[in-house]
Amino acid sequence: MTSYAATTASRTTKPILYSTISSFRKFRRNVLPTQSIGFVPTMGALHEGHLSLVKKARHHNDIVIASVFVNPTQFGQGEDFDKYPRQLKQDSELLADHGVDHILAPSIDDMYGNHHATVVNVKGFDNIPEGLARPGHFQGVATIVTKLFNIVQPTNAYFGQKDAAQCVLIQRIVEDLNMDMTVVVMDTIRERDGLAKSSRNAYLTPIEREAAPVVYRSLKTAKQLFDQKPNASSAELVAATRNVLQSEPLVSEIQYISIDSKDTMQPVAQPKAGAIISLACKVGTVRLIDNIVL
Ligand SMILES: Nc1ncnc2c1ncn2[C@@H]1O[C@H](COP(=O)(O)OP(=O)(O)OP(=O)(O)O)[C@@H](O)[C@H]1O
Ligand SMILES: CC(C)(CO)[C@@H](O)C(=O)[O-]
Ligand code: BAL
Repeated sequence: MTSYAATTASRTTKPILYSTISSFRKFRRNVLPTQSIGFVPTMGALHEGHLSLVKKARHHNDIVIASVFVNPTQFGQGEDFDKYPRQLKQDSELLADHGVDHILAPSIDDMYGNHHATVVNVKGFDNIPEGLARPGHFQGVATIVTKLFNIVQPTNAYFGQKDAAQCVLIQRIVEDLNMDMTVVVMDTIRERDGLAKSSRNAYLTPIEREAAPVVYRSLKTAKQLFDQKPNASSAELVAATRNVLQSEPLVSEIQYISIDSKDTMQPVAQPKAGAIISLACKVGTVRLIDNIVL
């Protein structure tokens, strides 16, 4: 891996936008085997969380590629696929400002065609709390990420810890399918009041936005309890988290609070340092997820 010498500010060229996989492939065939490629897959509506991944990729690779694709197969029935924010022009400008060289933004038709029949299914992920809350979600993510990795063939791919189970899933795929690349997981970027940055925060009304930091506060309460009492059971830590969440009247539904192994995301009864406490809840009608490492 080579280190990229120029600073973001000194870059003047605009990224090249590819709206078809075939046009992207023409460029990809000309990348030299000695050039490292940093890849940041996204669904767009970019914020500082995404940009932290881009900055890391820029720093450590010769070429930086971002994808913007709202993947229909990872959204369940009744989820927000239709209303998910789409703002490719604004996203392209942000990616340009942060030194991205190439943007892949294919259509759904181009990505899935009429006869798409292959899926990638990583065993066990339908049964973890986020998989149970979103049936089919992880198969959709595994399939699109595998497809994107085949198209881009990155040296390094960058993901955010905010989607903790997704990170474990993708590391599993890369290892199991012998992909010659590295997965880099970056810390969750937060608002000043602790709310994890997310494209879906835009759905919050002002009053819900004020209430939403309760999510991170509840997780921090569990962490504090664990720090004071390292033999606390998962049940105790979950109860403490739940209490904080329930103290906020705008939390309308708690889908799960779970303490899981950092390697498999399977729930553990007796956590050790390094385990992940994660939760999904609704503030008003908006579904938020977050997690922290114990
Ligand atoms: N706050 C954050 N800090 C660090 N990385 C993040 C953050 N939010 C998202 N990411 C990462 O950015 C990548 C693209 O995520 P995605 O486009 O789904 O954004 P998002 O804001 O998480 O959207 P949403 O949660 O609404 O689906 C993923 O690897 C994701 O984990
Ligand atoms: C990895 C990803 C881009 C796949 O669609 C998506 O799940 C996301 O944005 O986290
Ligand atoms: N950031 C994970 C993408 C999703 O919620 O579908």
